[in-house]
Amino acid sequence: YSQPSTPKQWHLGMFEIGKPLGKGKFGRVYLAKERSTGFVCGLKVLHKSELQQGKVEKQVRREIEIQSNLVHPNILRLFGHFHDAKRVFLILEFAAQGELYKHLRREQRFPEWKAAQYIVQMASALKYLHRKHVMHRDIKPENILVGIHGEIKLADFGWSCHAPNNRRNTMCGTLDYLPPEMLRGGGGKDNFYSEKVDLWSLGVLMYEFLIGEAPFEDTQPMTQRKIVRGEYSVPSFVSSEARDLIKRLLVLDPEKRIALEEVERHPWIVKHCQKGERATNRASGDKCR
Ligand SMILES: CC(C)n1nc(-c2ccc(NC(=O)/C=C/C(=O)c3ccc(F)c(C(F)(F)F)c3)cc2)c2c(N)ncnc21
Repeated sequence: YSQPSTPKQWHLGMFEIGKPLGKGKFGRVYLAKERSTGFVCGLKVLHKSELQQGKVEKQVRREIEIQSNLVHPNILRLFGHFHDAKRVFLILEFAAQGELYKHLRREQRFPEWKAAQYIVQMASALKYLHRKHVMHRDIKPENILVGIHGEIKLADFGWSCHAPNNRRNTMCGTLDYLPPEMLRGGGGKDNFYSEKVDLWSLGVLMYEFLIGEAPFEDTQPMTQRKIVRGEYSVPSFVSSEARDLIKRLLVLDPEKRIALEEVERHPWIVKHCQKGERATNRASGDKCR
């Protein structure tokens, strides 16, 4: 189906509501079909009363403003929004293969060629975000969905921390993915950090894809101490190229972290993600975008 044209005014009657896909902190998301085009999407329902209690109305408006302008194959689209007396509705891209988190738990850990595909797609999405001066700040498997073709769809649930089903034991906001600079300086809003925070989290994500658990996973105080000291170990089954890229991402000094352009050229990525004709006629699935 063609993507929905953006009519001036969306309203609920334009959608046939399907099964609930799940629920977040601020409401539920349903499978939906836009009647005039048959276009399948996700429809997120936010209750204004909850947003008012959470004092996040203006944050939602800003979030919607930012997300509506993001168009990238590895960033989940927000096509539009509308509201009625009690609710705000977000018209979202439907990620047909659901949560990456569930795939990772089911497979325990990803083979290196699959992890490399996901990392190069994340690097592409982050390069796009950073060019628009948007920092994600909450890169973790729970915030990543998978599209119909198995491609990564980076979404932003920062605040919605899903109901505690097979998620990490800490309820909202596990420390595992926080970079040292966000843990230092009392964690106040004032300590400055740059988009390099997303590179640290990319390193944590890569580690978790390959090993099946986060590098600093421990009790909260121990995790915090391991992060600020950059203390982690890589099991011997991980290739030396993968180990090298993890090491260049998990650097305590934000300024010394490898740049996204260099991630895309790193030997581990190049080995598994050849661009151009070789990728098309290669037997195994290890081709990359
Ligand atoms: C359950 C399953 C796994 N699931 N879930 C999705 C899904 C994807 C994206 C979203 N995005 C948002 O909810 C964005 C919300 C905001 O931007 C926002 C809302 C309130 C605030 F206070 C704020 C605040 F930042 F202002 F606080 C922001 C929600 C669900 C999904 C999907 N699209 N396809 C397939 N399956 C899917």
